[in-house]
Amino acid sequence: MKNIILIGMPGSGKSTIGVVLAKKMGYQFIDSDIVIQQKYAKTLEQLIDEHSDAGFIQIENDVNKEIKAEHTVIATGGSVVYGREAMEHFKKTGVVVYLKVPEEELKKRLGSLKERGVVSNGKATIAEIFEDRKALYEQYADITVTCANEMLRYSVEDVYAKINAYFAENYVTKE
Ligand SMILES: Nc1ncnc2c1ncn2[C@@H]1O[C@H](COP(=O)(O)OP(=O)(O)OP(=O)(O)O)[C@@H](O)[C@H]1O
Ligand SMILES: O=C(O)C1=C[C@@H](O)[C@@H](O)[C@H](O)C1
Ligand SMILES: [Mg+2]
Repeated sequence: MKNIILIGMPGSGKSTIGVVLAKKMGYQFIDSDIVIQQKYAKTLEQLIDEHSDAGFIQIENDVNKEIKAEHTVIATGGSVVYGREAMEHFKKTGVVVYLKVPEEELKKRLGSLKERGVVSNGKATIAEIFEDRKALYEQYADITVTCANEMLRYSVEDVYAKINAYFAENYVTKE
């Protein structure tokens, strides 16, 4: 398997954990939110405002499905699971890891949803948004890691250990 793809709610730590994990694994790191921002020369918040939720989901799907990478940890955007083609591409090119964080912890981390720019699909609260996506995160995950409120270092170690166990079980090397 060539890549590790991190999925999960906004604030679950895909970007924060991803970069540290990549260094630990000797992998490259890509944050696909930043790839989108660079391509459109706009912030994610601007893109969501301009294109609405459905338009942003399409943009996110189109950018992610074209990512060509090897030996790379890819931190995706929280809404990437709405893009079927992007997720099929990731399932073919890597191991998908779902960072599962309890709702209460997400609320503490996220603060204002408006300022962060989230695809709400008409939902108002983190709980409702989570409910809307939960089944998709679970459906696409090869590995699920619960990351609660521990220090970042421990979350990275948990994710790393689960990936190694997965590689061992599936007779797949990291090369
Ligand atoms: N154990 C932990 N692991 C990861 N992040 C943590 C942890 N504890 C606290 N945090 C904080 O939670 C936030 C995680 O945000 P981050 O931007 O990494 O999430 P994300 O999943 O990439 O979100 P988005 O989908 O919006 O890109 C950061 O502010 C980080 O400092
Ligand atoms: O979970 C979400 O709805 C989002 C998360 C961010 O990573 C961005 O992809 C965007 O702001 C939408
Ligand atoms: Mg991120």
